[in-house]
Amino acid sequence: MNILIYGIGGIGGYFGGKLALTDHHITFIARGKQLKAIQENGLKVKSILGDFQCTPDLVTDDLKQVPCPDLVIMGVKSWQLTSAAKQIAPILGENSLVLPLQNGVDNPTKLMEYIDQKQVLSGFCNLISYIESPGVVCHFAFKPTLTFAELDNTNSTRIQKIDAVFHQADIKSIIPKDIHRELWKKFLFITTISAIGGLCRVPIGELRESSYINSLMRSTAHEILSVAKAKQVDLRAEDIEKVFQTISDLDPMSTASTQRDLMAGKPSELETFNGYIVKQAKMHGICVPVNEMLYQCLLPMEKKSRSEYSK
Ligand SMILES: NC(=O)C1=CN([C@@H]2O[C@H](COP(=O)(O)OP(=O)(O)OC[C@H]3O[C@@H](n4cnc5c(N)ncnc54)[C@H](OP(=O)(O)O)[C@@H]3O)[C@@H](O)[C@H]2O)C=CC1
Ligand SMILES: CC(C)(CO)C(=O)C(=O)O
Repeated sequence: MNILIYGIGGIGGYFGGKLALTDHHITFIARGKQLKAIQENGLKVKSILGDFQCTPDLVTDDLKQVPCPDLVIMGVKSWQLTSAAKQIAPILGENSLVLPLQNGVDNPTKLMEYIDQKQVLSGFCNLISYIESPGVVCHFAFKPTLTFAELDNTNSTRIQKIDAVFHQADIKSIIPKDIHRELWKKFLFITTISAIGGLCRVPIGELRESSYINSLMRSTAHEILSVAKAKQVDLRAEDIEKVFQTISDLDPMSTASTQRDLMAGKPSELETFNGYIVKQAKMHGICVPVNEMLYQCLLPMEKKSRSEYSK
């Protein structure tokens, strides 16, 4: 298979790196210092499961050099996805498939602005990884898993073929019965902790010690559930209990990636998380005061980091 990994950061670097160890033809789209370092020395992945070094078949920022891909894995942030979709659309063939792995529930919709719905899959991943330095990606927590499916959940031949490739690359993959439910379960977790963590600027241990903050997190989660219900997504009250069990089991020093971006003054996924809930709630005539408060309080800082990023 010709596989293109678009964006070689925390997740693109880990999963792209594993794929580059197989016999499949692997292309990395990277830019800046990351591109230069990988072109010169390959990619090093430091992982709690064992470090490895890989050299993809092609590393470039020029899509004109890239062979028509059978599969594109999107490794950019959710707010970079629409522009990435526009870039790759011209090189896709009729049978090319595009798999987004971003957190959030509207990533396939963003892709469909430029890519035919029939070519878009849905997915997400679990691991904690980041760019340690140019050419070096560090996976430091969770056993990496990649959950993916067709948008209509059929276990198609093309899904099975991709799954076989993931197995060859020693990537633990899951094809769920209902991808939308699984995506929303992760979204419920990440959206419940990220903005509140970014606003309070302390790790989960200190957030969960405060009964006031705990109850704010509970309200955030219940509002997300009400939006999911209005959208007829199968998210349940018991999923909230599981989220709070996970929160209480987390290492006290844990922070989510969006919280870390907010705290570092970098552009974050605020818009994809609480921003999405606020907008969907408005469309469905639902009140989400806690999500609205988190979103509006963090928005000025988000706008500032965006304007600095685009300079
Ligand atoms: N990291 C993690 O542990 C996890 C992340 N996720 C989700 O995965 C998604 C990606 O996160 P993460 O891997 O941390 O993000 P990173 O910022 O580490 O990686 C994204 C990479 O894509 C690059 N990129 C963006 N646009 C382009 C472009 N046009 N051309 C070439 N390269 C480009 C970025 O470069 P540049 O820096 O120059 O913009 C960056 O290197 C997010 O939705 C996140 O929520 C989910 C689970 C875990
Ligand atoms: C919570 C976690 C680490 C799970 O993969 C994640 O998705 C993130 O920090 O963005």
